[in-house]
Amino acid sequence: MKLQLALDLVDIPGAKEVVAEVADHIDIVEIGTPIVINEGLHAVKAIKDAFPSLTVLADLKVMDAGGYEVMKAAEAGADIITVLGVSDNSTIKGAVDEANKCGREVLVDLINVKDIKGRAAEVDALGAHYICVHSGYDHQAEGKNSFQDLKAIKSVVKHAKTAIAGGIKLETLPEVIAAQPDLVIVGGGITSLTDKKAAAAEMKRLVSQT
Ligand SMILES: O=C(CO)[C@H](O)[C@H](O)COP(=O)(O)O
Repeated sequence: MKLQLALDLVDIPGAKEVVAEVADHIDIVEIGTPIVINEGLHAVKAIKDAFPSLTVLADLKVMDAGGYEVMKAAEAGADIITVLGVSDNSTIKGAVDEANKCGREVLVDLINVKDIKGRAAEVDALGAHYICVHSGYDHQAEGKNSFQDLKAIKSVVKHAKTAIAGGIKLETLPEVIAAQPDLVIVGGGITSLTDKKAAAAEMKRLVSQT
């Protein structure tokens, strides 16, 4: 099981500072949607250049033109690119095909998908490398999480790696780990703390036990 740090709401210098602090304790660093909106794909390049040994995920939440968007993110140095599960199948297929062509991976984010199980099975058949259940900030504000959704997709996904994101904290991590995703994505559960390094180290210790 791997740990991904989601960097949201920071600029490039802020992102570098946080990654430098926790780099030894994470497997993947996510350039979150807000940074990409603020800084563009330069943020992906800046982090990949500064931390070449880390896997970099660009959280573009692609909704159309999957092949083209994946190509541009890959050129900037992204190893994994996110595409929305609510997209058309042709968008997901285009993204997966382009990723396979250039040795990258696609994470399909099931945020706001209603039929989680059915769509996870379809996306799996389309060749997604990761399938992620995700309670976004707006759902978190309503007290929702994706723990049950993770169990649901685990029962149908046969090929892709599974992932979970949305409001995961050290206190809720054991419940997440019990459902055995391949990837746990944590943003505020690390970045909002004063001692980010200690939080990341403890989370990495827990996810590495499985
Ligand atoms: O993609 C995102 C929001 O759309 C976040 O990166 C993801 O939810 C992880 O952050 P947090 O742990 O703070 O919820």
